[in-house]
Amino acid sequence: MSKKQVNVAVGVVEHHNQILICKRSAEQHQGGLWEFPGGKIEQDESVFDALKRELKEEVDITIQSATPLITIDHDYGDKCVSLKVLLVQDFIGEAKGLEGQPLCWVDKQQLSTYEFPEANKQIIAAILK
Ligand SMILES: Nc1nc2c([nH]c(=O)n2[C@H]2C[C@H](O)[C@@H](COP(=O)(O)OP(=O)(O)OP(=O)(O)O)O2)c(=O)[nH]1
Ligand SMILES: [Mg+2]
Repeated sequence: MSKKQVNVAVGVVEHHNQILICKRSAEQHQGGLWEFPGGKIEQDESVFDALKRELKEEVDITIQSATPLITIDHDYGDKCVSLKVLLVQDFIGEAKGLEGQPLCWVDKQQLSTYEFPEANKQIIAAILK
C-alpha cells in the first residue's frame, strides 16, 4: 500500500535578518526537534490560507503576504510529507509560543547549529542562498 502524503504549509518568518524557529513537542511526529512553524493544509485550503491559520494558532502572528521559497517532498519511512515552504517578511504581532512551545529568533548563519527534521536541511540551504 502506498503511503499517504501529508501536505504541510511551513513558514520561514524573517525579521531583522533573523528567522523564527519553534521546538516540536516530544509527542509530535519528529518530536523534540526544532521546526519552522506551520502545519497540515486542510482540504480546499490554499497554502497561504493554511499558513496564515497555523501561524495565528501556533505563534500568534498575522501574516500579510508571503512568497514561495521551496517545496520539499520527503519520506520519513513512517510518513511522507510535502512541505510547501513560504517566506514571510510581512506580518503583524509579536511571536509567542501559544502552545507552550519554546520559540526563538535565530541569525540565518546560526540555523545549521540547531537540530531539525531531515527535510529541513534543504529549507536551510534555500534560506542561505
Ligand atoms: N511545521 C513543520 N513541520 C515540519 C517541518 N519539517 C518537517 O519535516 N515537518 C513535518 C513534521 C510533520 O510530520 C509535518 C507537519 O505537521 P505538524 O505537526 O506541524 O502539523 P499540525 O501543526 O497540523 O499539527 P498536529 O496538531 O497534527 O500535530 O511536517 C517544519 O519545519 N515545520
Ligand atoms: Mg504545526
